Amino acid sequence: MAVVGVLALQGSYNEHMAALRRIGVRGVEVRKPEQLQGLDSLIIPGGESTTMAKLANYHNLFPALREFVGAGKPVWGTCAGLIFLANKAVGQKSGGQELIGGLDCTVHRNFFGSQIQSFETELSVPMLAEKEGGSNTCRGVFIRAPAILDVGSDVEVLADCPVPADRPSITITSGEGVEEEVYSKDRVIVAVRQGNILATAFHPELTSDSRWHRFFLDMDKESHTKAFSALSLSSSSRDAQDGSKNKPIDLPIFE
Ligand SMILES: NC(=O)CC[C@H](N)C(=O)O
Repeated sequence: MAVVGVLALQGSYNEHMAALRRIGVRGVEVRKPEQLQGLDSLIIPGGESTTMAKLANYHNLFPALREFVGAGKPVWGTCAGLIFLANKAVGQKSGGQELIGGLDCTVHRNFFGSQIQSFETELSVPMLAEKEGGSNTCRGVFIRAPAILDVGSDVEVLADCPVPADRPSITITSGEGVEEEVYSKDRVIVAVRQGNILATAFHPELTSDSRWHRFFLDMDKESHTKAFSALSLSSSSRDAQDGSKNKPIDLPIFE
C-alpha cells in the first residue's frame, strides 16, 4: 500500500492526515529530511508559506524536498503548498521566501486578499469527475488563498474560478520600485497538474469530498505503472513478447 508523506511543519497537516485515514491510506508526518526516504508521495499542506519556508530552512529540508520533486514522485501542494511548489511567486513579504519550485507557473501569494476575504465557492471540475466519479463540481474552500497568474505549456489547468468583484487590485514591485497592476482577466487558475506535481489553491482536506485525495493517489499508481513498464521494456525479449508479464502488479486501491 502507498505510503503518503505529509509535510508537518505548520498548517493543515492534521486535516490531510485525517482525509487520508478516511480513505484507508497511511499518512506519515514529515519534519526531517531523512523522513522523506521510502515515501511514495508527499502532500505539502496549506498554512502560511513564509513561516513554513522558515521552518523548512531551519530543518534543512529544501534540498531533500527538491530532490523528492525532481525524482518524479507525486507531490501535491494545497494553498501554501502550491506557493512552495511554484517556480515564481509574487506578492511575497519583503526579502522574499525560499521556494521548492518545479511547477512552471507564477503564483500570487494572497491573490484573493486578506484573511477576511476568505470564501467558499463551487468549482467546475469536469476532469476530476471524469477520473474519480461524482459531481462535475467540487466545494472550493479558499483561505487567504493564492492563485495562479500564468502557467507554462506543460501545465494542465484543472480548475479556474471567477475573480471576485471585490478583490483588491494586486500589485508587484518592479526593479524601480514602481507598483503596477498585473492581473486584469476575469477568471483565474486555481488547480493545475504538471506531470508528478498537483497543486490546488483551495483546501480539499477541509471538505468531506475525498476525490482530490483519490486523484492524487491515482497519480502515485500511474507513476508506479510507468516505472514498471520501463522495467519491463528493459527486461529480456522473452518477457517482452509475453504481454501478461508487463501488467502492473499493484491493483487499483479504490474500486
Ligand atoms: N491557506 C493558505 O495556505 C494561505 C497561504 C497564504 N496566502 C501564504 O502566503 O502562505
